[in-house]
Amino acid sequence: MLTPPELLVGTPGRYAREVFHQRHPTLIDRVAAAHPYTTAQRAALGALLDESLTGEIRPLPGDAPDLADWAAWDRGQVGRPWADAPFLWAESYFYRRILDAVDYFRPGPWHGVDPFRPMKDAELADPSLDSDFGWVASLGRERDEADLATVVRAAVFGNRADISFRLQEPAGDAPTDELLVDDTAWLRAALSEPGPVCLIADNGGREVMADLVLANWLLDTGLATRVTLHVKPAPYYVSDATASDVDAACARLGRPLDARVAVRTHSFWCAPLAFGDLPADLRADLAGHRLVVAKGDLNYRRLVGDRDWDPTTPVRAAATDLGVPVVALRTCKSEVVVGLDAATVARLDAAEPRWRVSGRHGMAQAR
Ligand SMILES: O=P(O)(O)OC[C@@]1(O)O[C@H](CO)[C@@H](O)[C@@H]1O
Repeated sequence: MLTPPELLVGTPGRYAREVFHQRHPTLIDRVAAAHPYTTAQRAALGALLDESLTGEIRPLPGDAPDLADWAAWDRGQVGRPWADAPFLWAESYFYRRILDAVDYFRPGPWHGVDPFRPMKDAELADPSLDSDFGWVASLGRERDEADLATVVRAAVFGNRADISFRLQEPAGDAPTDELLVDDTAWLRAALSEPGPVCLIADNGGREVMADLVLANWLLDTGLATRVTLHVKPAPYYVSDATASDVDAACARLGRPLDARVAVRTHSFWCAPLAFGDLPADLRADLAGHRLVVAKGDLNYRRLVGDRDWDPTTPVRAAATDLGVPVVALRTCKSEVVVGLDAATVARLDAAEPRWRVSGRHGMAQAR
């Protein structure tokens, strides 16, 4: 089978171009308004947006602490037009450059100040979270299949709560109840002998709250002996969870982090690369688990490759073999999807032109 080409930023009519040309201007406005930034910081944000819409990719400053990482991850992109860059590469670099524009890594008053913090805090302050998570109190400690289905679906549809995504897509579109692929039974079978579970988190707030509910349930029922929760080392894609976002989510849920949950991070989680490029130490870490749960749309893109896949491509032909069973829990928020049958694709294409990107549809897809 021929591997399809990578999705590129500038291809007319494709989603990646919408993200850069429609979502990013709104995003930059929101970031500029989020904190009392200096004139220089606001100018740097504006210059980054202009550069990304029409220009060539400029390097990080010479004092960037992660210069060596980005030299290794460059893949020949710096210096080329943004429009020609792979979507996956360019988005990660765009978020890294936002951190540069707001002096996130520079010693001084803005060092370590999360540019997305006010947006994240607003989400956690939403009173509807109380009723939306009310069902958690009724979860039992028995290995009940209905409870498993509930916690898995909550983790899937929690992935709609992605602030960068909601900058572009209308919030009103109700999710479907349907999972386009539902490998919940496979997930259960993967834990027929309990073992350690690795959960690669995506967004903080509502999504990581649902992930913690899933983790707690797996621990409470004894299906998981321990859980490793991988989060981002720095602010990324607006709402991606960092360690402090996990603390905030635990507080919002009113349940402290279980002693059997270890929160970990790795520089690779903010790298512009797919899972095929996982560094050896992280690959070994993941392989030490009985099951890996990869949350969210970006991790899905990284798992199967951010390519122009025919949606009927078998999962195993596309997804990277991590040497351990993997289940991806995501809502469809980008053009990348594999493992569907032709009838489902035809039905969705006819009914909803934006089904791949609208976030209405979810999947729990195993490799
Ligand atoms: O990984 P997540 O948070 O589920 O989604 C990331 C996302 O918002 O970013 C990409 C475009 O910016 C899309 O693939 C997707 O909609």
